[in-house]
Amino acid sequence: MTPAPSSPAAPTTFEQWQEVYGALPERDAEFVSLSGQPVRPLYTEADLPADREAAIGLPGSFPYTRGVYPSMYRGRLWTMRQFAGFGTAEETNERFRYLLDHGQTGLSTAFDMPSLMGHDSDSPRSLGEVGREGVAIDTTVDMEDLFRGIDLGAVSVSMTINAPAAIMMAYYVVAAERQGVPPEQLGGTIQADILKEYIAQKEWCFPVDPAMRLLGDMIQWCSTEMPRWHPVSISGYHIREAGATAQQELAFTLKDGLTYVEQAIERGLDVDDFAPRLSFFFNAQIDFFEEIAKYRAARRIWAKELRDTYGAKNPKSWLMRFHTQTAGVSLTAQQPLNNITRTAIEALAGVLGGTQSLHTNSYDEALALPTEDAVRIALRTQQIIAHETGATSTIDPLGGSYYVEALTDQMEAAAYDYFRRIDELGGMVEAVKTNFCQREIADASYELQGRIDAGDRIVVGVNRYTEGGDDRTPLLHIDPTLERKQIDRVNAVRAAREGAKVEEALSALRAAADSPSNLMPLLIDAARVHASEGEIIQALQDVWGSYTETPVF
Ligand SMILES: C[C@H](C(=O)O)C(=O)SCCNC(=O)CCNC(=O)[C@H](O)C(C)(C)COP(=O)(O)OP(=O)(O)OC[C@H]1O[C@@H](n2cnc3c(N)ncnc32)[C@H](O)[C@@H]1OP(=O)(O)O
Repeated sequence: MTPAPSSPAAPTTFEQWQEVYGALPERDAEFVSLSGQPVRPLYTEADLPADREAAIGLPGSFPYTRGVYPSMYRGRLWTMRQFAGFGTAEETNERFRYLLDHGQTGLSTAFDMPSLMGHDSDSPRSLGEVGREGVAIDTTVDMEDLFRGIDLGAVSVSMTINAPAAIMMAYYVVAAERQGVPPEQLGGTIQADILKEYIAQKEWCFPVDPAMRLLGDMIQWCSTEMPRWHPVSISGYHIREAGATAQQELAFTLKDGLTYVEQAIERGLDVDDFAPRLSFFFNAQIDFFEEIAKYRAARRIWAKELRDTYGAKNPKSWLMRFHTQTAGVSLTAQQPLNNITRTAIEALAGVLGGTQSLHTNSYDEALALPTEDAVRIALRTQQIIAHETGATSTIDPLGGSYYVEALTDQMEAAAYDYFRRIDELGGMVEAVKTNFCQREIADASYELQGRIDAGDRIVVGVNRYTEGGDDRTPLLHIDPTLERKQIDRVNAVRAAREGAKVEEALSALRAAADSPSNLMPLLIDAARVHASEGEIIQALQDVWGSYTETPVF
Protein backbone atom coordinates (compact mmCIF):
# COMPACT_ATOMS: atom_id res chain seq x y z
CA MET A 1 0.00 0.00 0.00
CA THR A 2 1.44 3.40 -1.01
CA PRO A 3 1.18 6.15 1.60
CA ALA A 4 -1.11 9.12 0.75
CA PRO A 5 0.95 12.10 -0.54
CA SER A 6 1.39 14.59 2.28
CA SER A 7 0.27 18.16 1.44
CA PRO A 8 3.14 20.71 1.33
CA ALA A 9 3.66 22.54 4.59
CA ALA A 10 1.74 25.84 4.63
CA PRO A 11 4.04 28.88 4.95
CA THR A 12 3.99 30.27 8.47
CA THR A 13 6.13 33.37 8.01
CA PHE A 14 6.04 36.22 5.53
CA GLU A 15 9.45 35.15 4.20
CA GLN A 16 8.19 31.62 3.52
CA TRP A 17 5.11 33.01 1.82
CA GLN A 18 7.33 35.25 -0.32
CA GLU A 19 9.33 32.24 -1.44
CA VAL A 20 6.16 30.44 -2.52
CA TYR A 21 4.80 33.55 -4.21
CA GLY A 22 8.10 34.31 -5.91
CA ALA A 23 7.91 31.05 -7.81
CA LEU A 24 4.45 31.84 -9.21
CA PRO A 25 3.80 33.68 -12.47
CA GLU A 26 2.06 37.05 -12.31
CA ARG A 27 -0.43 38.11 -14.97
CA ASP A 28 0.63 40.81 -17.39
CA ALA A 29 -0.61 43.94 -15.61
CA GLU A 30 0.79 47.04 -13.93
CA PHE A 31 0.66 46.78 -10.17
CA VAL A 32 0.96 50.46 -9.41
CA SER A 33 -1.59 52.81 -7.92
CA LEU A 34 -3.39 55.46 -9.93
CA SER A 35 -0.78 57.87 -8.58
CA GLY A 36 2.04 55.70 -9.92
CA GLN A 37 3.13 54.19 -6.61
CA PRO A 38 4.22 50.55 -6.72
CA VAL A 39 1.86 48.22 -4.84
CA ARG A 40 3.27 45.09 -3.19
CA PRO A 41 1.45 41.76 -3.54
CA LEU A 42 0.89 41.46 0.20
CA TYR A 43 0.93 43.59 3.32
CA THR A 44 1.23 42.13 6.78
CA GLU A 45 1.35 43.09 10.41
CA ALA A 46 4.95 44.22 9.86
CA ASP A 47 3.55 47.14 7.83
CA LEU A 48 1.54 48.57 10.69
CA PRO A 49 2.99 51.69 12.35
CA ALA A 50 5.40 50.97 15.20
CA ASP A 51 3.39 52.99 17.70
CA ARG A 52 -0.16 52.05 16.76
CA GLU A 53 -1.76 53.84 19.66
CA ALA A 54 -0.18 57.17 18.69
CA ALA A 55 -0.61 56.79 14.92
CA ILE A 56 -4.03 55.20 14.63
CA GLY A 57 -5.81 55.78 17.93
CA LEU A 58 -9.59 55.80 18.20
CA PRO A 59 -12.34 57.73 16.40
CA GLY A 60 -12.88 61.16 17.87
CA SER A 61 -9.45 61.12 19.54
CA PHE A 62 -6.10 62.62 18.58
CA PRO A 63 -4.70 62.20 15.92
CA TYR A 64 -8.14 61.40 14.47
CA THR A 65 -6.83 58.93 11.89
CA ARG A 66 -10.02 56.91 12.41
CA GLY A 67 -12.44 59.82 12.14
CA VAL A 68 -13.20 63.20 13.65
CA TYR A 69 -16.26 62.20 15.68
CA PRO A 70 -16.41 59.42 18.29
CA SER A 71 -19.69 58.09 16.89
CA MET A 72 -19.18 58.98 13.18
CA TYR A 73 -22.06 57.68 11.02
CA ARG A 74 -23.68 55.84 13.93
CA GLY A 75 -24.37 59.29 15.35
CA ARG A 76 -25.17 61.15 12.13
CA LEU A 77 -24.76 60.31 8.46
CA TRP A 78 -22.63 62.56 6.27
CA THR A 79 -24.42 65.48 4.60
CA MET A 80 -25.64 64.49 1.13
CA ARG A 81 -24.87 67.63 -0.79
CA GLN A 82 -25.30 67.63 -4.57
CA PHE A 83 -23.62 70.56 -6.35
CA ALA A 84 -26.26 72.28 -8.49
CA GLY A 85 -26.88 75.41 -10.48
CA PHE A 86 -27.78 76.57 -13.98
CA GLY A 87 -29.68 79.35 -15.72
CA THR A 88 -31.01 82.16 -13.58
CA ALA A 89 -31.66 82.14 -9.86
CA GLU A 90 -35.22 80.99 -10.55
CA GLU A 91 -34.24 77.77 -12.39
CA THR A 92 -31.67 76.90 -9.74
CA ASN A 93 -34.12 77.58 -6.92
CA GLU A 94 -36.42 75.00 -8.57
CA ARG A 95 -33.57 72.45 -8.74
CA PHE A 96 -32.68 73.11 -5.07
CA ARG A 97 -36.27 72.44 -4.02
CA TYR A 98 -36.32 69.25 -6.14
CA LEU A 99 -33.17 68.00 -4.39
CA LEU A 100 -34.48 68.86 -0.92
CA ASP A 101 -37.78 67.11 -1.77
CA HIS A 102 -35.81 63.95 -2.72
CA GLY A 103 -33.98 63.71 0.60
CA GLN A 104 -30.87 65.82 0.08
CA THR A 105 -29.74 67.24 3.41
CA GLY A 106 -27.73 70.34 2.42
CA LEU A 107 -27.46 72.70 -0.56
CA SER A 108 -24.46 73.33 -2.78
CA THR A 109 -24.41 76.21 -5.25
CA ALA A 110 -22.63 76.10 -8.61
CA PHE A 111 -22.07 79.56 -10.10
CA ASP A 112 -21.73 80.22 -13.82
CA MET A 113 -18.39 81.13 -15.36
CA PRO A 114 -19.01 84.92 -15.52
CA SER A 115 -19.92 84.95 -11.81
CA LEU A 116 -16.80 82.89 -10.99
CA MET A 117 -14.63 85.31 -12.95
CA GLY A 118 -16.24 88.47 -11.56
CA HIS A 119 -18.06 89.60 -14.73
CA ASP A 120 -21.65 90.81 -14.85
CA SER A 121 -23.99 88.92 -17.15
CA ASP A 122 -24.21 91.86 -19.54
CA SER A 123 -20.45 92.15 -19.92
CA PRO A 124 -19.22 91.32 -23.47
CA ARG A 125 -16.87 88.80 -21.84
CA SER A 126 -19.87 86.84 -20.51
CA LEU A 127 -21.49 86.28 -23.88
CA GLY A 128 -22.49 82.65 -24.39
CA GLU A 129 -21.58 81.64 -20.84
CA VAL A 130 -24.41 83.10 -18.78
CA GLY A 131 -26.15 80.39 -16.76
CA ARG A 132 -24.38 77.64 -18.74
CA GLU A 133 -22.36 75.79 -16.11
CA GLY A 134 -23.95 77.23 -13.02
CA VAL A 135 -26.29 79.91 -11.84
CA ALA A 136 -25.83 83.55 -12.86
CA ILE A 137 -25.66 85.84 -9.82
CA ASP A 138 -25.09 89.53 -10.47
CA THR A 139 -26.61 91.27 -7.46
CA THR A 140 -28.24 90.71 -4.08
CA VAL A 141 -31.59 90.43 -5.85
CA ASP A 142 -30.40 87.26 -7.62
CA MET A 143 -29.16 85.84 -4.33
CA GLU A 144 -32.56 86.51 -2.72
CA ASP A 145 -34.34 84.72 -5.58
CA LEU A 146 -31.90 81.81 -5.44
CA PHE A 147 -33.00 80.96 -1.91
CA ARG A 148 -36.62 82.13 -2.07
CA GLY A 149 -38.80 79.87 0.06
CA ILE A 150 -35.74 78.14 1.58
CA ASP A 151 -35.13 79.01 5.24
CA LEU A 152 -31.48 80.07 5.39
CA GLY A 153 -31.54 79.76 9.16
CA ALA A 154 -32.36 76.06 8.85
CA VAL A 155 -30.46 74.64 5.86
CA SER A 156 -26.68 74.45 5.51
CA VAL A 157 -25.63 76.06 2.23
CA SER A 158 -22.40 75.70 0.32
CA MET A 159 -21.29 78.24 -2.29
CA THR A 160 -18.52 77.30 -4.67
CA ILE A 161 -16.86 80.54 -5.63
CA ASN A 162 -13.33 81.74 -4.98
CA ALA A 163 -11.87 85.01 -6.28
CA PRO A 164 -15.16 86.94 -5.78
CA ALA A 165 -16.13 84.90 -2.68
CA ALA A 166 -16.25 87.87 -0.32
CA ILE A 167 -18.72 89.63 -2.64
CA MET A 168 -21.02 86.60 -2.85
CA MET A 169 -20.74 86.25 0.92
CA ALA A 170 -21.94 89.85 1.25
CA TYR A 171 -24.90 89.18 -1.09
CA TYR A 172 -25.75 86.08 0.94
CA VAL A 173 -25.62 87.93 4.25
CA VAL A 174 -27.97 90.61 2.89
CA ALA A 175 -30.32 88.01 1.31
CA ALA A 176 -30.53 86.24 4.68
CA GLU A 177 -31.04 89.54 6.48
CA ARG A 178 -34.04 90.17 4.20
CA GLN A 179 -35.42 86.74 5.24
CA GLY A 180 -35.02 87.87 8.86
CA VAL A 181 -32.01 85.58 9.52
CA PRO A 182 -29.00 87.31 11.17
CA PRO A 183 -25.41 86.34 10.19
CA GLU A 184 -24.74 84.49 13.45
CA GLN A 185 -27.46 81.97 12.56
CA LEU A 186 -26.10 81.15 9.11
CA GLY A 187 -24.51 77.74 8.72
CA GLY A 188 -22.63 76.69 5.63
CA THR A 189 -19.45 76.99 3.63
CA ILE A 190 -17.97 79.25 0.98
CA GLN A 191 -15.06 77.83 -1.01
CA ALA A 192 -12.89 80.99 -1.17
CA ASP A 193 -9.72 78.91 -1.55
CA ILE A 194 -7.70 81.34 -3.60
CA LEU A 195 -4.31 79.60 -3.53
CA LYS A 196 -5.67 76.60 -5.39
CA GLU A 197 -7.01 78.94 -8.07
CA TYR A 198 -3.46 79.95 -8.97
CA ILE A 199 -2.33 76.34 -8.65
CA ALA A 200 -5.07 74.58 -10.55
CA GLN A 201 -8.45 76.09 -11.37
CA LYS A 202 -7.23 79.43 -12.75
CA GLU A 203 -10.26 81.54 -11.89
CA TRP A 204 -8.67 84.64 -10.40
CA CYS A 205 -9.55 88.35 -10.35
CA PHE A 206 -6.61 89.91 -8.47
CA PRO A 207 -2.88 89.36 -7.93
CA VAL A 208 -1.96 86.80 -5.25
CA ASP A 209 -1.19 89.18 -2.36
CA PRO A 210 -4.41 91.26 -2.35
CA ALA A 211 -6.41 88.08 -3.01
CA MET A 212 -4.86 86.59 0.14
CA ARG A 213 -5.70 89.75 2.05
CA LEU A 214 -9.36 89.63 0.90
CA LEU A 215 -9.63 86.05 2.12
CA GLY A 216 -8.00 87.06 5.40
CA ASP A 217 -10.62 89.82 5.79
CA MET A 218 -13.40 87.29 5.32
CA ILE A 219 -11.92 84.72 7.73
CA GLN A 220 -11.46 87.42 10.34
CA TRP A 221 -14.94 88.88 9.89
CA CYS A 222 -16.62 85.46 9.99
CA SER A 223 -14.73 84.50 13.16
CA THR A 224 -16.69 87.13 15.09
CA GLU A 225 -19.87 87.70 13.04
CA MET A 226 -20.68 84.27 11.57
CA PRO A 227 -19.44 81.68 14.04
CA ARG A 228 -21.39 78.82 12.40
CA TRP A 229 -20.00 79.52 8.95
CA HIS A 230 -16.98 77.92 7.24
CA PRO A 231 -15.28 80.89 5.49
CA VAL A 232 -12.99 78.69 3.40
CA SER A 233 -13.14 75.20 1.97
CA ILE A 234 -9.51 74.32 1.37
CA SER A 235 -9.77 72.32 -1.78
CA GLY A 236 -7.71 69.52 -3.19
CA TYR A 237 -10.48 68.61 -5.60
CA HIS A 238 -9.42 70.92 -8.41
CA ILE A 239 -5.73 70.25 -7.84
CA ARG A 240 -6.48 66.56 -8.41
CA GLU A 241 -8.71 67.22 -11.41
CA ALA A 242 -5.84 69.21 -12.93
CA GLY A 243 -3.81 66.01 -12.97
CA ALA A 244 -2.16 65.83 -9.54
CA THR A 245 -1.44 62.56 -7.80
CA ALA A 246 -3.16 61.71 -4.52
CA GLN A 247 0.05 62.64 -2.72
CA GLN A 248 0.22 66.05 -4.40
CA GLU A 249 -3.46 66.68 -3.72
CA LEU A 250 -2.90 65.92 -0.06
CA ALA A 251 0.31 67.91 0.30
CA PHE A 252 -0.67 71.04 -1.63
CA THR A 253 -4.10 71.24 -0.03
CA LEU A 254 -2.84 70.92 3.51
CA LYS A 255 -0.01 73.34 2.84
CA ASP A 256 -2.55 75.85 1.47
CA GLY A 257 -4.52 75.37 4.69
CA LEU A 258 -1.48 75.84 6.89
CA THR A 259 -0.63 79.00 4.94
CA TYR A 260 -4.10 80.42 5.69
CA VAL A 261 -3.56 79.56 9.35
CA GLU A 262 -0.22 81.40 9.36
CA GLN A 263 -1.73 84.43 7.65
CA ALA A 264 -4.61 84.63 10.15
CA ILE A 265 -2.20 84.33 13.08
CA GLU A 266 -0.05 87.09 11.54
CA ARG A 267 -3.16 89.29 11.44
CA GLY A 268 -3.35 88.90 15.21
CA LEU A 269 -6.08 86.24 15.46
CA ASP A 270 -5.89 83.51 18.06
CA VAL A 271 -5.69 80.20 16.23
CA ASP A 272 -8.59 78.78 18.24
CA ASP A 273 -10.83 81.67 17.15
CA PHE A 274 -10.88 80.57 13.52
CA ALA A 275 -9.36 77.08 13.09
CA PRO A 276 -12.50 75.17 14.20
CA ARG A 277 -14.36 76.59 11.18
CA LEU A 278 -11.70 75.81 8.57
CA SER A 279 -13.01 73.14 6.27
CA PHE A 280 -11.57 70.94 3.52
CA PHE A 281 -12.65 69.47 0.22
CA PHE A 282 -11.06 66.41 -1.37
CA ASN A 283 -11.46 64.41 -4.53
CA ALA A 284 -12.50 60.75 -4.49
CA GLN A 285 -10.71 59.06 -7.35
CA ILE A 286 -11.12 55.47 -8.46
CA ASP A 287 -8.07 53.96 -6.68
CA PHE A 288 -10.12 53.00 -3.66
CA PHE A 289 -7.47 52.27 -1.03
CA GLU A 290 -5.16 55.11 -2.02
CA GLU A 291 -8.04 57.55 -1.55
CA ILE A 292 -9.04 56.18 1.85
CA ALA A 293 -5.43 56.43 3.00
CA LYS A 294 -5.29 60.03 1.76
CA TYR A 295 -8.21 61.11 3.94
CA ARG A 296 -6.87 59.29 6.99
CA ALA A 297 -3.40 60.82 6.56
CA ALA A 298 -4.93 64.28 6.07
CA ARG A 299 -6.71 64.08 9.42
CA ARG A 300 -3.55 62.95 11.17
CA ILE A 301 -1.29 65.61 9.66
CA TRP A 302 -3.78 68.42 10.33
CA ALA A 303 -4.27 67.42 13.96
CA LYS A 304 -0.53 67.22 14.57
CA GLU A 305 0.26 70.49 12.81
CA LEU A 306 -2.50 72.49 14.46
CA ARG A 307 -1.74 71.21 17.93
CA ASP A 308 2.02 70.93 17.86
CA THR A 309 3.18 73.55 15.35
CA TYR A 310 0.50 76.23 15.69
CA GLY A 311 -0.33 75.69 19.36
CA ALA A 312 -4.10 75.28 19.02
CA LYS A 313 -5.59 74.26 22.35
CA ASN A 314 -9.22 73.70 21.40
CA PRO A 315 -9.57 70.12 20.11
CA LYS A 316 -12.07 71.41 17.52
CA SER A 317 -9.16 73.27 15.90
CA TRP A 318 -7.42 69.93 15.33
CA LEU A 319 -10.26 68.39 13.33
CA MET A 320 -9.82 68.10 9.58
CA ARG A 321 -13.46 67.96 8.47
CA PHE A 322 -14.02 67.57 4.76
CA HIS A 323 -16.42 67.44 1.87
CA THR A 324 -15.79 64.88 -0.88
CA GLN A 325 -16.71 64.87 -4.54
CA THR A 326 -16.27 61.87 -6.79
CA ALA A 327 -13.76 62.47 -9.56
CA GLY A 328 -15.09 64.32 -12.59
CA VAL A 329 -12.03 63.30 -14.58
CA SER A 330 -12.74 59.63 -13.98
CA LEU A 331 -16.04 59.90 -15.87
CA THR A 332 -15.95 58.77 -19.47
CA ALA A 333 -18.01 59.99 -22.38
CA GLN A 334 -17.82 56.45 -23.75
CA GLN A 335 -20.37 54.00 -22.28
CA PRO A 336 -21.58 56.63 -19.81
CA LEU A 337 -23.64 54.23 -17.68
CA ASN A 338 -20.33 52.76 -16.46
CA ASN A 339 -19.90 56.06 -14.63
CA ILE A 340 -22.61 55.02 -12.16
CA THR A 341 -20.34 52.18 -11.05
CA ARG A 342 -17.25 54.38 -10.89
CA THR A 343 -19.08 56.98 -8.85
CA ALA A 344 -20.43 54.39 -6.41
CA ILE A 345 -16.94 53.03 -5.75
CA GLU A 346 -15.46 56.50 -5.33
CA ALA A 347 -18.28 57.54 -3.03
CA LEU A 348 -17.71 54.44 -0.90
CA ALA A 349 -14.05 55.46 -0.61
CA GLY A 350 -15.16 58.86 0.68
CA VAL A 351 -17.44 57.22 3.23
CA LEU A 352 -14.88 54.68 4.38
CA GLY A 353 -12.44 57.56 4.58
CA GLY A 354 -14.77 59.35 7.00
CA THR A 355 -16.12 62.26 4.94
CA GLN A 356 -18.52 64.80 6.49
CA SER A 357 -20.28 65.73 3.28
CA LEU A 358 -20.48 64.12 -0.15
CA HIS A 359 -21.33 64.96 -3.75
CA THR A 360 -21.73 62.08 -6.16
CA ASN A 361 -21.29 62.92 -9.84
CA SER A 362 -24.00 62.07 -12.32
CA TYR A 363 -23.25 59.54 -15.05
CA ASP A 364 -23.89 62.00 -17.88
CA GLU A 365 -21.48 64.69 -16.68
CA ALA A 366 -18.71 63.90 -19.14
CA LEU A 367 -21.23 65.04 -21.76
CA ALA A 368 -23.25 67.89 -20.24
CA LEU A 369 -24.67 69.27 -17.02
CA PRO A 370 -26.70 66.48 -15.45
CA THR A 371 -30.36 65.79 -16.12
CA GLU A 372 -32.75 65.44 -13.17
CA ASP A 373 -32.85 61.67 -13.67
CA ALA A 374 -29.07 61.38 -13.61
CA VAL A 375 -28.82 63.55 -10.49
CA ARG A 376 -31.43 61.38 -8.77
CA ILE A 377 -29.42 58.21 -9.46
CA ALA A 378 -26.31 59.93 -8.10
CA LEU A 379 -28.13 60.87 -4.91
CA ARG A 380 -29.64 57.39 -4.65
CA THR A 381 -26.08 56.00 -4.84
CA GLN A 382 -25.29 57.81 -1.59
CA GLN A 383 -28.51 56.56 -0.04
CA ILE A 384 -27.71 52.95 -1.03
CA ILE A 385 -24.27 53.25 0.57
CA ALA A 386 -25.81 54.81 3.68
CA HIS A 387 -28.68 52.40 4.17
CA GLU A 388 -27.98 49.12 2.34
CA THR A 389 -24.26 48.32 2.40
CA GLY A 390 -23.55 48.19 6.13
CA ALA A 391 -20.64 50.60 5.60
CA THR A 392 -22.13 52.95 8.19
CA SER A 393 -22.76 50.39 10.91
CA THR A 394 -19.24 50.28 12.28
CA ILE A 395 -16.75 53.12 12.50
CA ASP A 396 -13.69 53.11 10.23
CA PRO A 397 -14.11 49.47 9.19
CA LEU A 398 -10.74 49.55 7.40
CA GLY A 399 -8.81 50.76 10.45
CA GLY A 400 -6.02 48.33 11.21
CA SER A 401 -5.96 46.95 7.66
CA TYR A 402 -2.31 46.20 6.95
CA TYR A 403 -2.53 47.74 3.49
CA VAL A 404 -4.57 50.80 4.42
CA GLU A 405 -2.42 51.64 7.45
CA ALA A 406 0.77 51.23 5.39
CA LEU A 407 -0.64 53.47 2.67
CA THR A 408 -1.72 56.04 5.26
CA ASP A 409 1.86 56.21 6.53
CA GLN A 410 3.21 56.52 2.98
CA MET A 411 0.77 59.33 2.22
CA GLU A 412 1.80 61.19 5.34
CA ALA A 413 5.49 60.83 4.51
CA ALA A 414 4.93 62.03 0.94
CA ALA A 415 3.05 65.10 2.19
CA TYR A 416 5.81 66.01 4.64
CA ASP A 417 8.36 65.62 1.86
CA TYR A 418 6.46 68.20 -0.21
CA PHE A 419 6.08 70.49 2.84
CA ARG A 420 9.86 70.49 3.18
CA ARG A 421 10.39 71.30 -0.51
CA ILE A 422 7.82 74.10 -0.39
CA ASP A 423 9.38 75.57 2.77
CA GLU A 424 12.74 75.56 1.01
CA LEU A 425 11.16 77.70 -1.72
CA GLY A 426 10.00 80.23 0.89
CA GLY A 427 6.50 78.90 1.57
CA MET A 428 3.35 78.21 -0.44
CA VAL A 429 2.74 81.73 -1.72
CA GLU A 430 6.24 81.77 -3.21
CA ALA A 431 5.85 78.21 -4.50
CA VAL A 432 2.67 79.26 -6.28
CA LYS A 433 4.17 82.45 -7.70
CA THR A 434 7.11 80.48 -9.07
CA ASN A 435 4.89 77.74 -10.51
CA PHE A 436 6.39 74.93 -8.41
CA CYS A 437 3.06 73.20 -7.73
CA GLN A 438 1.80 73.85 -11.25
CA ARG A 439 4.90 72.16 -12.70
CA GLU A 440 4.68 69.15 -10.38
CA ILE A 441 1.04 68.64 -11.37
CA ALA A 442 1.75 69.01 -15.08
CA ASP A 443 4.48 66.37 -14.87
CA ALA A 444 2.24 63.94 -12.97
CA SER A 445 -0.60 64.45 -15.39
CA TYR A 446 1.69 63.84 -18.38
CA GLU A 447 2.99 60.67 -16.79
CA LEU A 448 -0.49 59.24 -16.14
CA GLN A 449 -1.71 60.09 -19.63
CA GLY A 450 1.35 58.31 -21.01
CA ARG A 451 0.39 55.15 -19.09
CA ILE A 452 -3.16 55.35 -20.41
CA ASP A 453 -2.04 56.01 -23.99
CA ALA A 454 0.36 53.07 -23.81
CA GLY A 455 -2.48 50.85 -22.56
CA ASP A 456 -0.59 50.11 -19.33
CA ARG A 457 -3.39 51.63 -17.32
CA ILE A 458 -6.74 50.29 -18.46
CA VAL A 459 -9.75 52.59 -18.64
CA VAL A 460 -12.81 50.50 -19.41
CA GLY A 461 -14.62 51.66 -22.53
CA VAL A 462 -11.78 53.99 -23.49
CA ASN A 463 -8.66 51.93 -24.18
CA ARG A 464 -10.13 48.46 -23.51
CA TYR A 465 -13.60 46.91 -23.97
CA THR A 466 -14.56 49.66 -26.39
CA GLU A 467 -17.91 49.63 -28.20
CA GLY A 468 -17.93 52.58 -30.57
CA GLY A 469 -20.05 55.70 -30.28
CA ASP A 470 -22.99 56.39 -28.02
CA ASP A 471 -25.67 58.89 -28.82
CA ARG A 472 -28.48 57.47 -26.69
CA THR A 473 -27.77 59.36 -23.48
CA PRO A 474 -30.46 61.97 -22.86
CA LEU A 475 -28.76 65.32 -22.21
CA LEU A 476 -29.77 68.47 -20.42
CA HIS A 477 -29.99 71.44 -22.74
CA ILE A 478 -29.75 74.90 -21.24
CA ASP A 479 -32.28 77.22 -22.81
CA PRO A 480 -30.19 79.87 -24.64
CA THR A 481 -32.89 82.51 -23.96
CA LEU A 482 -31.95 82.37 -20.26
CA GLU A 483 -28.94 84.57 -21.03
CA ARG A 484 -31.23 87.32 -22.31
CA LYS A 485 -33.50 86.85 -19.30
CA GLN A 486 -30.56 87.32 -16.91
CA ILE A 487 -29.29 90.39 -18.76
CA ASP A 488 -32.78 91.89 -18.43
CA ARG A 489 -32.75 91.06 -14.73
CA VAL A 490 -29.47 92.86 -14.05
CA ASN A 491 -30.59 95.85 -16.14
CA ALA A 492 -33.84 96.03 -14.17
CA VAL A 493 -31.87 96.12 -10.90
CA ARG A 494 -29.64 98.88 -12.26
CA ALA A 495 -32.68 100.90 -13.32
CA ALA A 496 -34.42 100.56 -9.93
CA ARG A 497 -31.50 101.28 -7.57
CA GLU A 498 -30.19 104.63 -6.37
CA GLY A 499 -27.11 105.23 -8.52
CA ALA A 500 -25.57 107.78 -6.15
CA LYS A 501 -25.58 105.30 -3.27
CA VAL A 502 -23.85 102.71 -5.45
CA GLU A 503 -21.17 105.23 -6.42
CA GLU A 504 -20.67 106.12 -2.77
CA ALA A 505 -20.31 102.46 -1.77
CA LEU A 506 -17.82 101.78 -4.57
CA SER A 507 -15.72 104.83 -3.67
CA ALA A 508 -15.61 103.71 -0.04
CA LEU A 509 -14.43 100.29 -1.22
CA ARG A 510 -11.67 101.78 -3.37
CA ALA A 511 -10.41 103.83 -0.43
CA ALA A 512 -10.50 100.89 1.98
CA ALA A 513 -8.78 98.57 -0.51
CA ASP A 514 -5.80 100.87 -0.25
CA SER A 515 -5.81 100.70 3.56
CA PRO A 516 -5.65 97.83 6.05
CA SER A 517 -9.37 98.12 6.99
CA ASN A 518 -11.43 94.97 6.80
CA LEU A 519 -13.43 95.11 3.57
CA MET A 520 -16.34 92.87 4.63
CA PRO A 521 -18.55 95.58 6.20
CA LEU A 522 -18.09 97.76 3.10
CA LEU A 523 -18.89 94.86 0.77
CA ILE A 524 -22.11 94.30 2.73
CA ASP A 525 -22.95 98.01 2.37
CA ALA A 526 -22.38 97.71 -1.38
CA ALA A 527 -24.57 94.59 -1.50
CA ARG A 528 -27.40 96.41 0.29
CA VAL A 529 -27.51 99.19 -2.31
CA HIS A 530 -27.35 96.60 -5.16
CA ALA A 531 -23.89 97.21 -6.54
CA SER A 532 -23.27 94.44 -9.04
CA GLU A 533 -20.50 91.89 -8.83
CA GLY A 534 -18.71 93.27 -11.88
CA GLU A 535 -18.82 96.81 -10.51
CA ILE A 536 -17.36 95.76 -7.16
CA ILE A 537 -14.61 93.72 -8.80
CA GLN A 538 -13.76 96.66 -11.04
CA ALA A 539 -13.56 99.00 -8.04
CA LEU A 540 -11.10 96.66 -6.33
CA GLN A 541 -9.12 96.12 -9.53
CA ASP A 542 -8.79 99.90 -9.86
CA VAL A 543 -6.60 99.69 -6.74
CA TRP A 544 -5.12 96.19 -6.90
CA GLY A 545 -4.87 95.47 -10.62
CA SER A 546 -5.49 92.02 -12.08
CA TYR A 547 -3.32 88.94 -12.57
CA THR A 548 -1.52 87.45 -15.55
CA GLU A 549 -0.13 83.96 -15.26
CA THR A 550 3.31 82.99 -16.43
CA PRO A 551 2.42 79.74 -18.16
CA VAL A 552 4.24 76.47 -17.41
CA PHE A 553 5.26 74.12 -20.19
C1 LIG B 1 -15.99 70.78 -8.37
C2 LIG B 1 -16.83 71.98 -8.10
C3 LIG B 1 -16.34 73.12 -8.99
O1 LIG B 1 -15.40 73.83 -8.68
O2 LIG B 1 -16.92 73.31 -10.03
C4 LIG B 1 -16.77 72.33 -6.65
O3 LIG B 1 -15.84 72.94 -6.18
S1 LIG B 1 -18.02 71.77 -5.70
C5 LIG B 1 -17.62 72.16 -4.07
C6 LIG B 1 -18.76 71.94 -3.21
N1 LIG B 1 -18.33 72.12 -1.85
C7 LIG B 1 -19.08 71.84 -0.80
O4 LIG B 1 -20.23 71.48 -0.94
C8 LIG B 1 -18.47 72.05 0.56
C9 LIG B 1 -19.25 71.41 1.61
N2 LIG B 1 -18.64 71.60 2.89
C10 LIG B 1 -19.26 71.44 4.04
O5 LIG B 1 -20.42 71.06 4.04
C11 LIG B 1 -18.58 71.77 5.32
O6 LIG B 1 -17.56 72.70 5.09
C12 LIG B 1 -18.07 70.51 6.03
C13 LIG B 1 -17.13 69.72 5.18
C14 LIG B 1 -17.35 70.94 7.32
C15 LIG B 1 -19.26 69.65 6.42
O7 LIG B 1 -20.19 70.39 7.16
P1 LIG B 1 -21.59 69.74 7.52
O8 LIG B 1 -22.35 70.78 8.24
O9 LIG B 1 -22.22 69.18 6.31
O10 LIG B 1 -21.19 68.51 8.42
P2 LIG B 1 -20.58 68.47 9.91
O11 LIG B 1 -19.70 67.32 10.02
O12 LIG B 1 -20.03 69.78 10.30
O13 LIG B 1 -21.87 68.12 10.74
C16 LIG B 1 -22.94 69.02 10.97
C17 LIG B 1 -23.16 69.11 12.48
O14 LIG B 1 -23.42 67.81 13.00
C18 LIG B 1 -22.46 67.48 13.99
N3 LIG B 1 -22.10 66.06 13.83
C19 LIG B 1 -21.91 65.40 12.71
N4 LIG B 1 -21.65 64.11 12.95
C20 LIG B 1 -21.66 63.96 14.26
C21 LIG B 1 -21.47 62.86 15.12
N5 LIG B 1 -21.23 61.65 14.71
N6 LIG B 1 -21.55 63.09 16.44
C22 LIG B 1 -21.82 64.32 16.91
N7 LIG B 1 -22.01 65.40 16.12
C23 LIG B 1 -21.94 65.21 14.82
C24 LIG B 1 -21.27 68.39 13.71
O15 LIG B 1 -20.51 68.62 14.88
C25 LIG B 1 -21.93 69.64 13.20
O16 LIG B 1 -22.38 70.42 14.28
P3 LIG B 1 -21.95 71.96 14.41
O17 LIG B 1 -22.42 72.61 13.14
O18 LIG B 1 -22.67 72.42 15.62
O19 LIG B 1 -20.46 71.99 14.52
